[in-house]
Amino acid sequence: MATLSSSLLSSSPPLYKPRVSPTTLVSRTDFISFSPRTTLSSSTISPAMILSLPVKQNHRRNSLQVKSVASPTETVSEFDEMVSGTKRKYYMLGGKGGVGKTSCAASLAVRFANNGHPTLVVSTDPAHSLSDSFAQDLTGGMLVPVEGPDSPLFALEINPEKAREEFRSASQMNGGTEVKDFMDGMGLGMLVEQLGELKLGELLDTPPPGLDEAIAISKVIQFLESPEYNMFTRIVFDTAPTGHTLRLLSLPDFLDASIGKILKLRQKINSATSAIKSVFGKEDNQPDAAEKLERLRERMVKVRELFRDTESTEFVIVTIPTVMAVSESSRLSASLKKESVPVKRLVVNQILPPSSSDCKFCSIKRKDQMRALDMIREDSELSGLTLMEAPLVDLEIRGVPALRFLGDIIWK
Ligand SMILES: Nc1ncnc2c1ncn2[C@@H]1O[C@H](COP(=O)(O)OP(=O)(O)OP(=O)(O)O)[C@@H](O)[C@H]1O
Repeated sequence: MATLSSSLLSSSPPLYKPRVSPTTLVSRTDFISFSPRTTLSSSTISPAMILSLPVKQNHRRNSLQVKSVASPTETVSEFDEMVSGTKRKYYMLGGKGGVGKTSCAASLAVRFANNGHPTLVVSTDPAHSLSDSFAQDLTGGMLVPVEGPDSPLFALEINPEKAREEFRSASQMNGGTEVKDFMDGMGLGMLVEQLGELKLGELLDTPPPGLDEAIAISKVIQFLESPEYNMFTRIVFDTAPTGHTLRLLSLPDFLDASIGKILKLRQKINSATSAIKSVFGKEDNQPDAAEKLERLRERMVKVRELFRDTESTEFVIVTIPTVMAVSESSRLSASLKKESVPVKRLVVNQILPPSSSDCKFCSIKRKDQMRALDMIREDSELSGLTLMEAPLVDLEIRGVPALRFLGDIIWK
C-alpha cells in the first residue's frame, strides 16, 4: 500500500505515480488501480523521519520559473495547463465538509509555489484549518509567509467575525437618534424607517451561510488591489463547505442590490441633514460611511465577476468516493454551472490505494468506493469533468513535505 510515511522521504521525482491519464474519465478498474510503483514499503521509512525533512527558509522572490507550455505534439498535462502563464489565476476549491478541501488547496498552493509561482493561499472557511494543514501559525488575518516551498507562498486566514464587523460599521447608516430627530422634524422619518427595513443589521447579527465568504473574498480582493501584492500569480482559495458556496453565489447580487438601495437613501438623507445642519451650524464629523459602502459594493461586484471569469478563475470540486459526497458534488456542479461559474476538474480524494491482500474491511470499503466511482462516471454533471485523484494516505497530511507529496500525486 502506498504510504505517506514511506513516500515522503524519497527525493523527487515522487515514487507514487497513478497511471491514469487525468485528462479523461477512465474505467472503473483503471480508476483505482495504481501502478506497482505505488506500492511502497512503509517499513523503510518512519514518520519521525518525515518530520525531520529539511524545510527551506528562504523564499526566492521574483524568480518566476513557470513550466514552459508544451509544443502541440506533446501531451499537455492538467497541471501544465494550470501552471502555465504568469497572468494571475484564481483556483477556488470547494465541496462537502471534511472531504479534504483544505488539504487539496494547500497541496495545490505548494505545488504552484514549487513550480515558480508566487502563490497566496486563502482560507475563507469560517472554520480555518490552513494553520493545521501547514503545521505553521498562519492566523491573524494578514498575509503570513509559509516556510518550505521554493517560491514565495503566503497564507491568509480571513477572520470572518472581524471582516463582518468592518462591514457592519461601514453600514451604520442612521447616524444615531440625532439624525432621526432631524429627519422626523423634516417629515422624512419614513426614510430612516425604510433603512431599517433593509434589515442589513439583522442580517449581520445572524449571518446566513455565504455572507462571511462574500465578505472574506471581498477582503482578499481589497488586499490584492494594493501594489505590494502584485507579485502573486496564483491565488488558491480554500472555501467553506458546499452550502456556504451556493449561498455565496447569490449573495453578491443580493448585497449589491441592498447596498445600492442604502446608498440611494443615504444620499437623500445626507442632502436633507446637511441642509438642516448648515442651518443649525452643526458639523458632520461622521466618517463617510457612504463612501465605504460604495467601495464595499464595488468589491462585491468584483467577487461576482471573479467567480464567473473563465479566463482567470476555476472552481475545483473536491469529493470523496462515497455516494453521499458524490451526490452533493453533482448538485454543486449543477449549481455552479447554472451560475456560470467555470468548473473543469473534480478531485476524488481518499481513494483506497491498491493492495494485494485486502482485509475484509478494506475489501468491502473498496467495493463501496467503486460504486461511488461508478456514480461519477455515470453522472451527467460530473462525467464531463476532468478527474484528478488522490489516495487515502496513512498519515494525517500536515506540513509542507506532506502537502508536497499529496500535491505531486493529485496535480499532474
Ligand atoms: N487523502 C487523504 N488521506 C488521508 N487523510 C486525508 C486525506 N485528505 C484529507 N485527509 C485528512 O482528513 C481531515 C480533513 O481534511 P481537510 O481539513 O483537508 O478537509 P476539509 O474538507 O477542508 O474539511 P472542512 O470541511 O472541515 O473544512 C484532515 O485530518 C486531513 O489530514
